Amino acid sequence: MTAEEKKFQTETQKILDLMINSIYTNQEIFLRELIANASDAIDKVKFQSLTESDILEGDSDFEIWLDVDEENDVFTIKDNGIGMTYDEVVENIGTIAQSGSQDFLQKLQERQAAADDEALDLIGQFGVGFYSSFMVADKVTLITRAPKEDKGVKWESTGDGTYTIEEVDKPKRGTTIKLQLRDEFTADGEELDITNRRNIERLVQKHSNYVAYPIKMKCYEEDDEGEVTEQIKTLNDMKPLWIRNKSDIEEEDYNEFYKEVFTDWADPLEVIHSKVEGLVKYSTLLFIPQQAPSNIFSDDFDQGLRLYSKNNFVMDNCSKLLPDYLRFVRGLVDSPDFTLNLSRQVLQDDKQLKIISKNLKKKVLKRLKSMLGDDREKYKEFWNEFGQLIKGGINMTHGKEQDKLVELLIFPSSHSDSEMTTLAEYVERMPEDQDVIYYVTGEDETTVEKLPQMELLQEKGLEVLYFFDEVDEFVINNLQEYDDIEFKSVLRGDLDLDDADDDIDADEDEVEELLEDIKGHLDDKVSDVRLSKRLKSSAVCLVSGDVGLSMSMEKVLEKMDQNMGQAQRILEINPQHELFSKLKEIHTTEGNSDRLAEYSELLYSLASLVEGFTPEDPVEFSDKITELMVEAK
Ligand SMILES: Nc1ncnc2c1ncn2[C@@H]1O[C@H](COP(=O)(O)OP(=O)(O)OP(=O)(O)O)[C@@H](O)[C@H]1O
Repeated sequence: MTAEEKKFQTETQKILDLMINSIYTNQEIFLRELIANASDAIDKVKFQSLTESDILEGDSDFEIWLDVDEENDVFTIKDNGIGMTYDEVVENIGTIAQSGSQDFLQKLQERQAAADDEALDLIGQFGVGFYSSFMVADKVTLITRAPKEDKGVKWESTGDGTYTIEEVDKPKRGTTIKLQLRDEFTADGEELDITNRRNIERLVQKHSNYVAYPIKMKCYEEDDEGEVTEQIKTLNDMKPLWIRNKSDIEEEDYNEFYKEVFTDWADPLEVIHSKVEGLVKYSTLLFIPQQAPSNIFSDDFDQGLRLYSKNNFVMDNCSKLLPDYLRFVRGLVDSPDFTLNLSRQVLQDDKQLKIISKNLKKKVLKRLKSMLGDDREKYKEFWNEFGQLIKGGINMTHGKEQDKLVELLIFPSSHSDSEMTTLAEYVERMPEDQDVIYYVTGEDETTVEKLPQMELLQEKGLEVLYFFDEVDEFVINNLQEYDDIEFKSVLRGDLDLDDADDDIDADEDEVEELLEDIKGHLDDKVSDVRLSKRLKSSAVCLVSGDVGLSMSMEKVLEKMDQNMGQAQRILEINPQHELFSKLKEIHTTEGNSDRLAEYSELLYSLASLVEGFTPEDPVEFSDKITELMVEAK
């Protein structure tokens, strides 16, 4: 049979013309496309051999071979997959039936109509399988034989509108594709030198490292004496850990894989590996690192998972798969439903991707929840690194998602020096008559435990959550309540601890007048001056109003250069304290005197100091204290 010349379909020719004449980016993907086809073809023959054992014809070492002929500038890829019959070659290679190519053409036409300069960059997003060979080759020759066929088929084209096809002898099953490389892609050319074996090796590692069959090539190593030895190298890792059964994988395997693929020096804190066979089919291998990268909060952080389609790399940093607050999760998803040429635009509204994304989120949150329940130490490690992101997530979500995140919160509290508590645990410990969740904001344990405002709660043995992280109060503000129980800052408003209302040893009217006069002196600083129900041994304290900004929020916002105004300040005076008796004495004997004015200022400055604010005029403050000390002699 002589070679028959056939014409390409018009659509196919359009693609070929583009490959040959217009596309100048991403040419290297041709190799990924050809390897993926070879790997698919091996999948097919392997699968078919399960029911028809004789189709393997004794050739069952599945391999993909690459080779370069440096002299003649020819690149070859060979597989022992399913091959193609004559009719299949005509059908598969001469026409454009594949969805990827059709989408590509359609998008291309739309963009060309819109005179979009980026029209040609589409190739990077779509690739178009076999045809991408024409980006790097002047002539493509494909020789193939299907199992049990007597003859093989040779297909050849220079991409100029026609191809030839003829029967040939081919003893071995499978497909060989030879690319006569364009000059640009040879050692003398300007572009990537495809005759260079190291370049090939690099491309395989970049795009096809986890293809399940060995990709082999002859390589030549030169030793120090200049002696060259030939060796056959397997270029890919072939360790798609995620498709192996969990029971066959050791912890060490996961650790090594994670460190190598996601370039971390430390083992992962947690590994989540699962296979889903349902409406959507996918395997996923996710890792929670031990340490947050330093740029995790910055824009240049490469967030997102890797996508593979049947072990072929599709895309890196796909951020659509997990919500922003889980940006610390590294890993990959492999689904046969992803096409190799999945573009970021297509991803936007890919239904399957949405289902996968929902599942992954659930999976990660569920794992964190069980870590919290089963291994608190480990969870604390996680929390120290990534707790802030979960808190941020609470501020960004609502409804059920927010409820799930709230269950992940842990705080230090007055209950234990070393253990942190969840909100649920706090609520469980609450005495029956306690109807709010108390919290206090501050620097650290030592500071908050010494706060005057904590005295009464300490005395009553009421548990207080410690908020040392600046965002904590914002999170609680956002939540308002947990399990229908409100949060109550120890540093805000009234504490409403009924029996704290001890008798005040003074005439009510006189006390009221005294407080009014002090308030008059501090008119521009505080909204109220009142007797404290929370102080036990300290003389004064400042608290914020029940609503609006708190003083700690004010500090945070100020640090962020966001001036949202001042928190409302209320000066509380301890009626049991000697200082209060002294104030009363001054007021009774001197009335609203200058001394009372001076004392009022001092009280305010003292209370501010405890809150971590510097007195408005530190020099004047220190002068007055010195004066008082001298008088005390
Ligand atoms: N090495 C091969 N062995 C057997 N069949 C092949 C081989 N390469 C290509 N084919 C056949 O040719 C068809 C067209 O291949 P092509 O790479 O153009 O598109 P595809 O792989 O089907 O789709 P896409 O690349 O868009 O995912 C394949 O579906 C397959 O049937």
